[in-house]
Amino acid sequence: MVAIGIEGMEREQRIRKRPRLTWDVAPSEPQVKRAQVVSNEGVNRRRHASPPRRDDDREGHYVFNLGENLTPRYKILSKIGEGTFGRVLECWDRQTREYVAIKVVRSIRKYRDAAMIEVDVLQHLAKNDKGNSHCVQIRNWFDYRNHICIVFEKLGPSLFDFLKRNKYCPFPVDLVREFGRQLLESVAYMHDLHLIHTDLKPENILLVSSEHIKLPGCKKLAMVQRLSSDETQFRCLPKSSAIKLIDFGSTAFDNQNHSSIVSTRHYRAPEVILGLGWSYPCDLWSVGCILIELCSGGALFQTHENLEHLAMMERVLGPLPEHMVRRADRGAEKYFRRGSRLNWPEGAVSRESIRAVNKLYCLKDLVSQHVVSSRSSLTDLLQGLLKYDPSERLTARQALSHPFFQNLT
Ligand SMILES: Nc1ncnc2c1ncn2[C@@H]1O[C@H](COP(=O)(O)OP(=O)(O)OP(=O)(O)O)[C@@H](O)[C@H]1O
Repeated sequence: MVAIGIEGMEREQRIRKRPRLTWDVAPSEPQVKRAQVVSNEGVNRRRHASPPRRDDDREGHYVFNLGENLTPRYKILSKIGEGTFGRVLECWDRQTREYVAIKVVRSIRKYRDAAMIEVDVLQHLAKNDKGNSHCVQIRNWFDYRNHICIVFEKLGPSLFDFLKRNKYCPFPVDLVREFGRQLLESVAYMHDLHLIHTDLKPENILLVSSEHIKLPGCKKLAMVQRLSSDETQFRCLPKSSAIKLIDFGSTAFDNQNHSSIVSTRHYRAPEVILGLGWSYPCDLWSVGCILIELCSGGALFQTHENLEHLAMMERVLGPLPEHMVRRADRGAEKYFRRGSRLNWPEGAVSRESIRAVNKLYCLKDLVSQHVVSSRSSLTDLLQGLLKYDPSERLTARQALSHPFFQNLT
């Protein structure tokens, strides 16, 4: 979830109008089971009771202990994630007898509002899903002690968790191809439904299963750590390549007013930085950045600042088109001199910044450093995804038909 995009009246009305889900209403008990239910009632009520009400912490997070119940239906087993929005807890669902991931949102108005929009999007995605959307499934939602709780199917680690665990050793290109295809399918599915994710990044792509195998060796890692051949490094690979997209907290409906800044920095498209307005193509730019990261192990544009970010883009992809620079908004004008030339390196804030930009290679060389087979088709795909002009960028469906994805079984 990044900055909350849609604000004001429109959102309030959408939230208030939302009907409660039928699955959120306590199911009626079948008559025949009534006697037995009554006799076990006292024991179950005590065992499944919610803990006494406690204050939230200073940030509005729900305070809990492991092993407690979050409503009588869900037992809290562990904490699996934390973000600005709240916490994600692994829970046991006593009703469906499955493990679930519950996002317990902070009890602060703006996060509650954003969570309700996420619920809206998740329900819209679920309604149209024929089983192959590669988007996480919502199981339920409810409002508990002023915390919106969204119940999801439980998934495995994110692609970022996996890279990190492997000390940023890249994935093999055949696995990147599998991830890329599924990611593009999920994006195409969302775009068909007039939804723009706006926060695609490896942290928001989860493996469906946590199962993995351990393999010896990652050449890159051994080189970086200057290991001798008998100090073999192990790396993990997922047993299954199945992935799903999560975090629809920043997703925008195409026909809504858009906030000007979207996406996590490293995956942010040039039209967003230049203030030109954005739409579906901003997701495809992010996909391009993600694919390079999965093949190389590190984020392509490791920066926290606009001018440096644009300089990095020019280093990898060549000069920004004049027609985009000319239309840059007031905030972005200052990054350019004499009309269209980037104020670089003159405008750099430090020598380190200039060095960081100079360390980057052009796209073709960057891919060649990390990929052997499919090198040229991957470069060509990335050139299509990382087109500066959003109107020239590949769409998700066009990208899926690219030759890079054709040698799949
Ligand atoms: N269905 C799920 N199964 C397993 N883990 C999950 C699931 N959903 C979320 N998580 C974990 O919880 C973390 C946070 O979830 P999510 O990205 O939806 O929240 P967020 O508001 O975007 O957080 P952030 O502030 O980091 O962007 C994820 O990175 C992931 O590790």
